[in-house]
Amino acid sequence: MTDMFQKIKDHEQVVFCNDESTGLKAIIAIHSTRLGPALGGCRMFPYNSVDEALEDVLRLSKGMTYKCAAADCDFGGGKAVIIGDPLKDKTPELFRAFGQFVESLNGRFYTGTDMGTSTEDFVHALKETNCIVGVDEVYGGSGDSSVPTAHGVIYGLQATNKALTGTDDLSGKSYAIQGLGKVGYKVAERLLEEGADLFVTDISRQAIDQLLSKAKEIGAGVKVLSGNEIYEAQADFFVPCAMGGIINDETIGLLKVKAIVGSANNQLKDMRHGQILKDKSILYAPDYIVNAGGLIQVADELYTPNKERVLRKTKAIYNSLLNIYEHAEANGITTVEASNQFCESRIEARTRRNSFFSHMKRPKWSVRT
Ligand SMILES: NC(=O)c1ccc[n+]([C@@H]2O[C@H](COP(=O)([O-])OP(=O)(O)OC[C@H]3O[C@@H](n4cnc5c(N)ncnc54)[C@H](O)[C@@H]3O)[C@@H](O)[C@H]2O)c1
Repeated sequence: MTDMFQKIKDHEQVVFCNDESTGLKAIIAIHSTRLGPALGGCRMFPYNSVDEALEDVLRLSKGMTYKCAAADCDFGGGKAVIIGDPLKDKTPELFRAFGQFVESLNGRFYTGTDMGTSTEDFVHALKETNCIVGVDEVYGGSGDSSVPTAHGVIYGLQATNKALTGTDDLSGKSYAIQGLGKVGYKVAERLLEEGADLFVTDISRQAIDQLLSKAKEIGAGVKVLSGNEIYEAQADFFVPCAMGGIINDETIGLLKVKAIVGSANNQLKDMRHGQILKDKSILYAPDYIVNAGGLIQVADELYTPNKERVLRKTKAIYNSLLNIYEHAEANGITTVEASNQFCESRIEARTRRNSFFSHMKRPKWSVRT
């Protein structure tokens, strides 16, 4: 039999949630509450096995610990996965049952949407627990998180420009954007307004057409590329805003850019690709630093939503990145190693200040009275 404790040795708590009446099968993984209660989205996916789901939730929840630490949020890392087909298996009752399991953790875990789940799903969960973030404004949430995420990408591009050229001016440079969805479109629009040259690709013709008509409106130039052509674009920056794993053995040799800065999660297929980028003198902005705007918004929501405050906090991405570039350069390490080290030392330093339950919605002692 698999030694389960060996498998989850990095994690504080893993909860298997089973509700026969609704068919809910979910796993909640709390990687760390050293900085505060665990925060992380809930993914719904038709995993082939429980092992596959467990692997995913363990990996994702650990990533959230680093992301929260980097974004200076007083939260730890967690994540949930629901085993099921988002197109067939969703019911309001299933999300209410999920909400009850979240509630049973008594404030140790906050969650919301991720791949395969929508804000509407969490309106059902919200009836069972307050530990839900990121629902629409009409339900008291902070709404679309892609706005601060796109701002974060722009700050990331400015910081990287600064590191490469001494100025954070985005104009007069070229950017190859993969994905013109909620985040990518906003980034493209801002870059066009700044006077940048764009190469773009998207599998959706509608997304491309929308950007082309925007470009026409302001008289800017956009070159549309198909599929893999985006990796070979003669641009200054590659801006991945679609799927993860796109920096891999097949694509890395094609890149001609000076830097990579984008919102996509888990851009590097493997840690060693960070070293290959360094060897090729391509500056890589660690994804979880650049795309933290959405996390900053949902974490901030618990103080009551305020868009302006979120944008101010998101601005910190600029300095965080410059510090990481400096630390990587000074120590001859990759930017991913530098960023991981930065997060680990922040967790170490903060752990001595935050008590284990300091951010729980109900302090432990009140349960006993
Ligand atoms: N939305 C947020 O707040 C947020 C926060 C953090 C990270 N991210 C990450 O940023 C990325 C984009 O998020 P989003 O919210 O804009 O998603 P989205 O679904 O709105 O947009 C993704 C876009 O990529 C396109 N696309 C999909 N496959 C493609 C391919 N093979 N080639 C080219 N284009 C492709 C889609 O057609 C779509 O237009 C995702 O990786 C997401 O996980 C988003």
